[in-house]
Amino acid sequence: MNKIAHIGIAVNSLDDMIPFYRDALNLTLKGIEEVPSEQVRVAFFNIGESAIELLEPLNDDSPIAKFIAKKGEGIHHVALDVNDIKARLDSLKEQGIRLIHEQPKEGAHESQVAFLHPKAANGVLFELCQQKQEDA
Ligand SMILES: C[C@@H](C(=O)O)C(=O)SCCNC(=O)CCNC(=O)[C@H](O)C(C)(C)COP(=O)(O)OP(=O)(O)OC[C@H]1O[C@@H](n2cnc3c(N)ncnc32)[C@H](O)[C@@H]1OP(=O)(O)O
Ligand SMILES: [Co+2]
Repeated sequence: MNKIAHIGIAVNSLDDMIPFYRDALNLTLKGIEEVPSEQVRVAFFNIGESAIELLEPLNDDSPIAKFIAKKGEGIHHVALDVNDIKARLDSLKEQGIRLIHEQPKEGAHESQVAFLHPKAANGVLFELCQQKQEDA
């Protein structure tokens, strides 16, 4: 694991929350995009080598909609930057760690992502994240 790629924060509305992160915390807004595979719209803010990812649900089936309905808005996941996501997933699988995704899927900025089950880490949802080559 190289660094924290980002901290994911679930919000009801990006438009409502972007001003706090941009203007009050003075973070640089890197971009906004939809990630259809996860049914979310995300906003990324740079912070040092890492980022904060705000996640807004696109519909009621989104994992973020379900999370907010159960727990409310707030910290949703910690994403760890890795060089070889497939090797990492194989290694976790061999160790019997419970995974949500055994194969990577496409995340924001064309990254490859996969999630561990929160039960594997006593209630913390971890994402593995491999940046697209030229972004790394
Ligand atoms: C765009 C991309 C990117 O960065 O590039 C992203 O981040 S996409 C980010 C959004 N995508 C994802 O999160 C994909 C992975 N997530 C999922 O597959 C799901 O959300 C699960 C984590 C499996 C939860 O599924 P679901 O809500 O249907 O099940 P559930 O409510 O029964 O949850 C099972 C147990 O996990 C707990 N649980 C659920 N979400 C949690 C979270 N974020 N952190 C910690 N615990 C969590 C629940 O409280 C419950 O515990 P108890 O049984 O004790 O009550
Ligand atoms: Co994420």
